[in-house]
Amino acid sequence: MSGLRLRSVVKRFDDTPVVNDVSLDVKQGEFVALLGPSGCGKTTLLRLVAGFERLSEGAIEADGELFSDPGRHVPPEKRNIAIVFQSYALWPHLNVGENVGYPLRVRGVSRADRDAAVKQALSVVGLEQQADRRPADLSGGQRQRVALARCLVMEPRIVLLDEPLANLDVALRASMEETFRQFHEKTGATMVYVTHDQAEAMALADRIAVMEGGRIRQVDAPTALYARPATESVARFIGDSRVVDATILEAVGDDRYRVEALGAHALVRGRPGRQPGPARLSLRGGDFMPDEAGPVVGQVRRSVFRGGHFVVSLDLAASRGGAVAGEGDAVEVHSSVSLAHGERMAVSITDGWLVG
Ligand SMILES: Nc1ncnc2c1ncn2[C@@H]1O[C@H](COP(=O)(O)OP(=O)(O)OP(=O)(O)O)[C@@H](O)[C@H]1O
Repeated sequence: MSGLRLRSVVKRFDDTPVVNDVSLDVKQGEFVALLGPSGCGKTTLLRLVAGFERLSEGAIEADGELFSDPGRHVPPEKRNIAIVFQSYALWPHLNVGENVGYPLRVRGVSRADRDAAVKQALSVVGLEQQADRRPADLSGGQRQRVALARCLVMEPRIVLLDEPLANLDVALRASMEETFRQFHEKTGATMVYVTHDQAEAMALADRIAVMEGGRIRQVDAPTALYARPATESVARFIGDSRVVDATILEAVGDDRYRVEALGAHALVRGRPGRQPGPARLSLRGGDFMPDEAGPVVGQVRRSVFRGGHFVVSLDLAASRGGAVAGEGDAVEVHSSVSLAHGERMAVSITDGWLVG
């Protein structure tokens, strides 16, 4: 198959598996984000694909060519893979044009061809005017663009990006996201993008692979991942869900169920075929509606303005006996008005997703 294929990849350091039985197919031209908390093995997985690490078990193929298995290891320079790091890795003594042309110089490409390729790459990232400047004279975002342009001239079949926006401020990150999107459109390269920032992954990726403890827990399009997290941990990680105990009372359609949760009855979503009985329910702020006659009553801890709405942290301990897991006995509710600490608030549950 063309694209990238990981089959049951395991990487151990001192007998400890850091990447554990990871299988993933990335289609030719697809943009996949590896998303997960610090230490979950994302960077190690990327380094295995690049060829900087040897794998312990499994296999990695690209466009049908075997890159790695326990008996074979194609060196990084033979993989035609480009890597963009958060640290940019530019040569300080070379100007922008020379930095971008460097990989071509190493390959022995003629001066004229190099100049043409560099010009083209710089225009893609909007840096035509900066060709003669040194990296030290550029902003962080501009340096990252230089690194992208350098990657572009190599016409790689696969581009790996390791937290490329981690060093940039919020405003710059948004504009760089757009640059990455254009880069992807123009090159059609297969891209694997490592990040711990779910908003970034959601904005950019065709599909997101959520990693935890060295394993991939779920691979899905951003909207599907958000709407239907496969496990409690994915639910907590994506969109900051609260996961609470619930009882499925009955199915009321293929994927809708009447449940009891937080002492109230509600209609929620779940995978088809679930049977009545105990379950776990993932709830986000938007799944609650302020409702004076609502069955769930709590005490306001605080309300924070989030632009367009307030997020109210509602303590339910007073009204019932501690069924909220994890982050204390509170749920986050969206409200159009601010509420004071200690105020009473009633809500109803308008949606939710049955996990596990
Ligand atoms: N060369 C190594 N030798 C031993 N342990 C390593 C080595 N490289 C990584 N690890 C360990 O593997 C685990 C995963 O590291 P990795 O850098 O892949 O995680 P990550 O998800 O990319 O995290 P971060 O976002 O913090 O970089 C960590 O516990 C790390 O300490």
